[in-house]
Amino acid sequence: MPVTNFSIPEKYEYLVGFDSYHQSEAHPGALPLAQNSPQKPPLGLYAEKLSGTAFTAPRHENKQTWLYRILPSCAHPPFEPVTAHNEAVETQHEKKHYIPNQLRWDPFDHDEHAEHDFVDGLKLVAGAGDPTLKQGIGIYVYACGRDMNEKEAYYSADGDLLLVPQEGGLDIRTEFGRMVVRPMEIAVLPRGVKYRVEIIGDSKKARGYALELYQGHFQLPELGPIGSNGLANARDFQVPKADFEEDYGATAQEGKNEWRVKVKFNNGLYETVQRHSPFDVVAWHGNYYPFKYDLGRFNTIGTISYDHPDPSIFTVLTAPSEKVGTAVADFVIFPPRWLVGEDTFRPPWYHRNTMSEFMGLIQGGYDAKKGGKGGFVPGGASLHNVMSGHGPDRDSYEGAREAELKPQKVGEGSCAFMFESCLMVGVTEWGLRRCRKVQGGYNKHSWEGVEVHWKGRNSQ
Ligand SMILES: O=C(O)Cc1cc(O)ccc1O
Ligand SMILES: [Fe+2]
Repeated sequence: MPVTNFSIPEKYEYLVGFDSYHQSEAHPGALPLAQNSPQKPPLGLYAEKLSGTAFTAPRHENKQTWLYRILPSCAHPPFEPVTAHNEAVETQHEKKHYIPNQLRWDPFDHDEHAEHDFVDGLKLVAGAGDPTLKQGIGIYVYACGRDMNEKEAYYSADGDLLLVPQEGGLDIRTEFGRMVVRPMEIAVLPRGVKYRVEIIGDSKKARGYALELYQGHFQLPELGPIGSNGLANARDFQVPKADFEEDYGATAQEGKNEWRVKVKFNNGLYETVQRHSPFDVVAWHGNYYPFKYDLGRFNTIGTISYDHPDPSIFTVLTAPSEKVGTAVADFVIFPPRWLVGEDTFRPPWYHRNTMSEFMGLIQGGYDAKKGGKGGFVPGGASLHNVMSGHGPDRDSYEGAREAELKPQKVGEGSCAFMFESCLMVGVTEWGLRRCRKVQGGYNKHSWEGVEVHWKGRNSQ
């Protein structure tokens, strides 16, 4: 069994299950019995519905939650645009570069001077589509060095955020309750859910990756002939329990209750200052909620005979497009695993893919790529866009070609991941230039030296 974060004591308790109908009450009697919107909801609370799909979405896709809260979300003055310079917003509006070249990035900088909180620390590296059409994705890295202000909350109207911490744990207070998300864990913060992020530990340094999904929601992949268990199992997903604070003023003038709520709306940032805490949900029930998952719980499946299977076998979560079997975003991991394939080239094969592949490394190394300076290292990334050829670098190829094929554990202490998309992604100006992490000579170092093993027509 791999070492999981679950062996480390956690601050919070969770509900468990993926796509389950859940309910949670932080105060007894806060949930109405057998109805959603009584004339007077229990305990003087307001009932508020949060829809994650159209009211009329088919039953198996329908997502909504009823929140029972001290004041409704709409009790706020109008949102105003945030005018201060903000990298998170700036990167959204940069021209995107569509290039066939393979790209690799050195580890992205930490927020050394503690200038950014989680929201300000997000930078769009690459993306496709448009949140106004509810189509496409945004691929981010983040680096933050300070907590969000005590009385601040954020939500995105643009999509669901899949969070992949790489260094530094995050303590996330959501409207639904609290959750801790550490490296080797992931979280999903659905569209519209308000949250506030604190960095765990004294070093106050956190870095990671994120994917914003402008369309649909993540689901577990089909298991087909694998059967009814395997890959990410539903019971290992954890959902916050209701948790609320009482912080509200009777009038807008009561300055001591100044809560700033920020929203990303069509990739612009807006804010309002309201008289009550957005974290005032006393109880909730529904199937639209934030959740987390420990990647150490992944039940990895692979060949026990020959040949290297498609990496789709490592899919944790998938967000389908309208085309069956074709994802707008797959979240795929490469965890420690046994390789036993006989007469098999065991690392990834050379390939060109109609899907785009953005990869990151949470920890350790990756079996097809050199680590070390100028290689594929934790906190860095690579992008192999639509039909850009890639595969093992020369040394990895030669090593694997000659390797003795005894059972071998690869990736001990490692975890790479991939955001794979059917969309061609464009790289932002920040991603290509301003971050100054793009490695020169990625092709040269990886593939220029690949050897000719063909001995010539006449010697075969
Ligand atoms: O390119 C990569 O490194 C990711 C990848 C891994 C694998 O095992 C097979 C195909 C693939 O794209
Ligand atoms: Fe690939």
